[in-house]
Amino acid sequence: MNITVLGAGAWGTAIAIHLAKRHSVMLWDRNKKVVSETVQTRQNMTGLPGFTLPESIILTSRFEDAVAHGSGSDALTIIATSVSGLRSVSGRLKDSGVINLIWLCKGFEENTGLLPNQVVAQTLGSQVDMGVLSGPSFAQEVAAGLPCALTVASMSMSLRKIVVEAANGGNMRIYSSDDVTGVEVGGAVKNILAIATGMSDGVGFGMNARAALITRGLAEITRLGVALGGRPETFMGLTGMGDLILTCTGDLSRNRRVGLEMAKGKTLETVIAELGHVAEGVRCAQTVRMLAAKAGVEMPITNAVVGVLFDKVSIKSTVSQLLARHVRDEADTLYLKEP
Ligand SMILES: NC(=O)c1ccc[n+]([C@@H]2O[C@H](COP(=O)([O-])OP(=O)(O)OC[C@H]3O[C@@H](n4cnc5c(N)ncnc54)[C@H](O)[C@@H]3O)[C@@H](O)[C@H]2O)c1
Ligand SMILES: O=P(O)(O)OC[C@H](O)CO
Repeated sequence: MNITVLGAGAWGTAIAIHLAKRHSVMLWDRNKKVVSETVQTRQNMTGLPGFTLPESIILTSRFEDAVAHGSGSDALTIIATSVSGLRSVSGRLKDSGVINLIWLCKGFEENTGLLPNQVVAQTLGSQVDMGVLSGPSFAQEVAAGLPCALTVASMSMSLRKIVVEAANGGNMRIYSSDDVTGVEVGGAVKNILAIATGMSDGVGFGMNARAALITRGLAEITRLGVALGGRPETFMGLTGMGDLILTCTGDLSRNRRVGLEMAKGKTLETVIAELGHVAEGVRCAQTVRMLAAKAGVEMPITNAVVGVLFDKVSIKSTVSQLLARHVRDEADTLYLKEP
């Protein structure tokens, strides 16, 4: 199969390495220097240093070439940019001949508060078969060929089949879902909880606190996701609980690292500057707080993260406030709006 990956960041490069084992892969990036360095060294020193790209991966900064490669009913195009690049990159695919399109980004669009599928619906309408590939997946582990399980979500059964055929195999297992909203909300909000867990671990609150944050974080994700139209069971799966556990506990997570570094007393600006990659949880935390308020869903951990990130609230005082909240029956808080 011809597959085009648009965006040679960490994840785009890793998925290209996986797919190139069985398919003809073209990897595009807007940054000509990244492309030419990667062509020369066969390593993406900016996006994913330390991993050799197979010779078969064709690198390009010519968008038209990449689109041509991923066009047609038997080809696949994958957008691997951050959420912030999704609108412009998908917009460039209008009337392009791309028929099968998925994206990998996890977050809500800043300013609009839209999920990725809503952004692509605005740019492309019903022109393409579209969906999202998500789940617990650190780029470095996928590039190293370690075992991994993901979920493709799409309303199109034929696209789900194409993505499974393309990506399932070797050490990667692909499940399918038609709950696009549920899958996208899980992938977006877990990033905020990973920041919370990084903060908690960073100040030394210990493993009991970490487990509580993950569990209560899953309740927050599920409440918001159900309010936005996702199905409760989706949040128990790979793109909900699975990705939440990975990102909250794995030190490869950039979102977790934001929390860990802020716990050392660094400012958010310093941490972001040092990161060198996108931390989607920082970008969408305020949006999620706003969406939750609008939907009448209580998200105390998310609100606490926003306070620490943007309002200079201290980590220790925000945890005291979380613990001092009124007590209630646990079962009442899992999927339903809290009173
Ligand atoms: N890194 C991972 O392990 C991983 C795993 C799963 C999902 N994701 C998600 O995938 C997305 C990308 O993550 P990443 O780790 O590759 O990020 P990254 O910071 O390494 O790379 C981001 C990429 O997006 C491109 N980009 C940004 N804005 C653009 C625009 N307007 N036009 C064209 N290109 C643009 C950049 O050039 C770069 O290639 C994020 O939403 C992330 O949450 C990452
Ligand atoms: O490094 P993070 O925190 O962006 O997380 C990467 C992936 O989303 C993990 O599945």
